[in-house]
Amino acid sequence: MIRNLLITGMPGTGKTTLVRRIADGLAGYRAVGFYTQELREAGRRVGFELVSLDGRRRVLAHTEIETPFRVGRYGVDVAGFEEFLASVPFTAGEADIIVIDEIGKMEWFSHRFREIVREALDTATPCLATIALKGGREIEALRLRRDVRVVEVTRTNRDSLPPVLEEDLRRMVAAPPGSG
Ligand SMILES: Nc1ncnc2c1ncn2[C@@H]1O[C@H](COP(=O)(O)OP(=O)(O)OP(=O)(O)O)[C@@H](O)[C@H]1O
Repeated sequence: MIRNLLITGMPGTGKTTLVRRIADGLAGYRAVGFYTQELREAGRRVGFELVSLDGRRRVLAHTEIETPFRVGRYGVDVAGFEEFLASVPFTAGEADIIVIDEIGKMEWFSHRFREIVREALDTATPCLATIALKGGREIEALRLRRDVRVVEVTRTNRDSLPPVLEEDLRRMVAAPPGSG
């Protein structure tokens, strides 16, 4: 049974915005997780920041972070990411929906993150996640799981998707584990 929604799409097509809109639309549900947004200085992108659904922020990657963990121009603070992850109650069993934005190359450096993603997809709690279009073999394998539905966001469909995907998630939350 499909219990997870994976949003994919070209860079900058609106994946994060879509996840935030869906999370806002599902305000009556208990959602745990995080999204990722750009950090800009003087109009130029300098990194990425994690924002938990309860409003805490932490830098994930920055042009000025010196580390062997690099994606493009950005150094990824893997230890900081894992500290941030430890503060998010992914597995406390009290959430209706788990939100993970995003599953991409930067995040995949973290062994703990990989475990969290697999647990989130395995558990009966529906997961709404974004996933990189090109992220390597392991990330691509996640799209082939039988318990996920992959939705590609484009500039054309991005405004019509929120109500449709909200309804899908409502149905997933309502379906008891083991049904279907
Ligand atoms: N539905 C929309 N209507 C108008 N602008 C949008 C919409 N969705 C996203 N945008 C704008 O497009 C830009 C990229 O959006 P967003 O960060 O959500 O994309 P993304 O796919 O998550 O990007 P990335 O690939 O960097 O993770 C932002 O400036 C955002 O405000």
